[in-house]
Amino acid sequence: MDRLPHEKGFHVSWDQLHRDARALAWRLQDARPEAGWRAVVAITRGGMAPAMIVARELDIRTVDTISVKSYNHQTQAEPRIIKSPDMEMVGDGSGVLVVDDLVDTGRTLEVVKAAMPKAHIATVYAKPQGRPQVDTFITEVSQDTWIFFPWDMALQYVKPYHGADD
Ligand SMILES: O=P(O)(O)OC[C@H]1O[C@H](OP(=O)(O)OP(=O)(O)O)[C@H](O)[C@@H]1O
Ligand SMILES: O=c1[nH]c(=O)c2nc[nH]c2[nH]1
Ligand SMILES: [Mg+2]
Repeated sequence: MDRLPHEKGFHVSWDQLHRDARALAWRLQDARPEAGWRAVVAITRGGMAPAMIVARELDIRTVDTISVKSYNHQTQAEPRIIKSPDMEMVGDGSGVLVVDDLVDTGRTLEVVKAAMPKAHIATVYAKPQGRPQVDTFITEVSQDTWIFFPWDMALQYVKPYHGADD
């Protein structure tokens, strides 16, 4: 599928991210296997903040990371694993929760799922193209939306409306 230009922006504050990651945790509690979740694997870097919140809510103490790099700013390149989790612990992924901030095209998750085929994949946000790769998510945004996370933003002055044309 051709990539759409990102015409819209969806700006997420820390507070909103915290609420949405908590909502994800509550949904994942209902989806847990009988023996509970064994571990959380965060997809770095964006998955680390949501993974910490999910692990805290669900009292999961085993937390590992997989590092997949696919974007330079808004330009996508071939995703590649830069760092794997402890595969002896993860196994085929059964009982393991993989957490990322979002799925866009789904190419990052394709790589992750190849490494851990039985893992449960959870993202906070999802775009339609990548949605089939995800087992649990909270909020869907359109494909032409770029999601801006709090770690990529800063508070700044905005001109008052009445002076906008001055
Ligand atoms: O579904 P996809 O089209 O593959 O895109 C989604 C991935 O892209 C971003 O990560 P990025 O590679 O930019 O790295 P980062 O998390 O370190 O910012 C985002 O955090 C997801 O991991
Ligand atoms: O910060 C981000 N926002 C996005 O919408 C996105 N899609 C892929 N990678 C992304 N990173
Ligand atoms: Mg990422």
